Amino acid sequence: MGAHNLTGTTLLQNGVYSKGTAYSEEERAALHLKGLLPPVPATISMQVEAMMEQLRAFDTPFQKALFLDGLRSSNETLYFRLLLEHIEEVLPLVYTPTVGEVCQKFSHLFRFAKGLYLSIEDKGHVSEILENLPQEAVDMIVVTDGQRILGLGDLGINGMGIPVGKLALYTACAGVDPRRTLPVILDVGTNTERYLNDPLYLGHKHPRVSGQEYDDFIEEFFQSVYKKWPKCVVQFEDFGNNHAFDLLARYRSRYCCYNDDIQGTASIVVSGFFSAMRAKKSKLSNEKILFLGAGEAATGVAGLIADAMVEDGLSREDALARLYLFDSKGLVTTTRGDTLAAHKLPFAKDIPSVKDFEEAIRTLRPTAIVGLSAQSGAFTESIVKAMTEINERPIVFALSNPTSKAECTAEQAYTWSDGKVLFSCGSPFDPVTYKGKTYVPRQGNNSYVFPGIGLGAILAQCKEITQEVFLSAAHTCADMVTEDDLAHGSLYPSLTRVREISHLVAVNIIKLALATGQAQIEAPADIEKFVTDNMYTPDYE
Ligand SMILES: O=C([O-])CC(=O)C(=O)O
Ligand SMILES: [Mg+2]
Repeated sequence: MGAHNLTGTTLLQNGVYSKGTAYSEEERAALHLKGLLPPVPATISMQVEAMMEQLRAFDTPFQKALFLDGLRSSNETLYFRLLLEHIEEVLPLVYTPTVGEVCQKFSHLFRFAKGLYLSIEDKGHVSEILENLPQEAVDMIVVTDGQRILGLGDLGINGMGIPVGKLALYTACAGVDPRRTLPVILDVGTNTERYLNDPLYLGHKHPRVSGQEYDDFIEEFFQSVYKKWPKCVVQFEDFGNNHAFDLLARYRSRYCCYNDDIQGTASIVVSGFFSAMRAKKSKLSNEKILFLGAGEAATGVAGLIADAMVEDGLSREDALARLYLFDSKGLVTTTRGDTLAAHKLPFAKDIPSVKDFEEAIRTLRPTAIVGLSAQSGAFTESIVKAMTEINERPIVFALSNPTSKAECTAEQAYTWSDGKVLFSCGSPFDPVTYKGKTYVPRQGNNSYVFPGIGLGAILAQCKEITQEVFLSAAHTCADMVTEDDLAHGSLYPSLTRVREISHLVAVNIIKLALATGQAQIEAPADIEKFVTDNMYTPDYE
């Protein structure tokens, strides 16, 4: 990639190739750029410095996100350079939590076309539409139908911000070539009144289509995509519970695909548990975990924890017995008299149900509570205190997203537990100083793992992405947590190391894929170098 024969204004207006003010005298002469730019050529470092100055002049994260969107459209290389060099500051602007607000207002702020919009009205024409895309080759697709965007619910086509944001992370965190990525929104309608009544909403205004028509549309999407790009990797993102599990089951062994909300989130939360075990000097098989929430994330995490407990020596039955779900109707049991969705069944217990979460804590005496419920403030002071009475080091993960949906804040968790909690969160929180000690809560966010998983799967040309891949990534990430991180209460490594983490996640996945016969490549002589050589870095060519 990179070859182009653009010159003059056409080149400067092409955000994929433009270097903006960074063209040298010689390049300006050769490319007919003389007179079209301020006279003194800038370096990319000067450009980053200037753009960071502008970025910091905006008051709100939302304004900053809009500025970054414009920057990306004018100079993609610079955008990724800035993202990479200032990852802790910029990631929350292009991804969670700010991406939530960007999605909610997406139709009102749309300026720069990016990615693929497919409507159910286009059924029968998907292959033709793919021909309109500028990408010749695509390695990585993130697709959503916008039904369950973060913890915000059905945003219809406004959910497009999520595939765009996730793919920016594939590039920034793992070096997946941005020109070979494709964000996709499937417009099957929306059930959100606000958008159906919004004159500026840019999706089709009808209720969500489901059933056979929906399934046929998804099938056509997969067949068209894999006919054009047989080796690409597809990530499902933010589908509703009513489709996510079925789609994963239907496609996971046919194509190289996975669901980030079920499997990516599971991987990073299990990684946090591995670190918590180091901090507690205990074993996962001793934990008893109560989940608030029973959707994709909660049951995905519970399933992978069961796998990790089995790895730790427990039988599957004993592992499942230690994992409890609590949904909108209370503790998930076989005695409630309702019909449980298939994904909840393995965790349903044959005991009386309890309707109150705190009562469930007092009855079950869990060692850990994991919030994946999108219920802001659900972990109250009395709940955190109850966990602290029962446990010397209570584990409290408040993972709902964005920040407005968090079950509790970092400050609340440290204060209410008198500094004893082992905490992680779904959106970033600032360090907390409590009784003279500073705690650095880190985000149990799938961005530590999914970029490297995607990169590994692309490079190994995996036939499918197996469950072991997610356990492997969980171990890789946990192994990078230092004693110093643990001493500050961090269960994850610093985000500034995310390129290194993604690199190692990818290396280990390629090794696993080669060992299990999932890889469709010859074993590279030096896998670490193979991965390094295939990571995109934002430099001008
Ligand atoms: O995007 C994130 O930060 C995590 C995620 O997948 C979700 O909340 O759906
Ligand atoms: Mg998601």
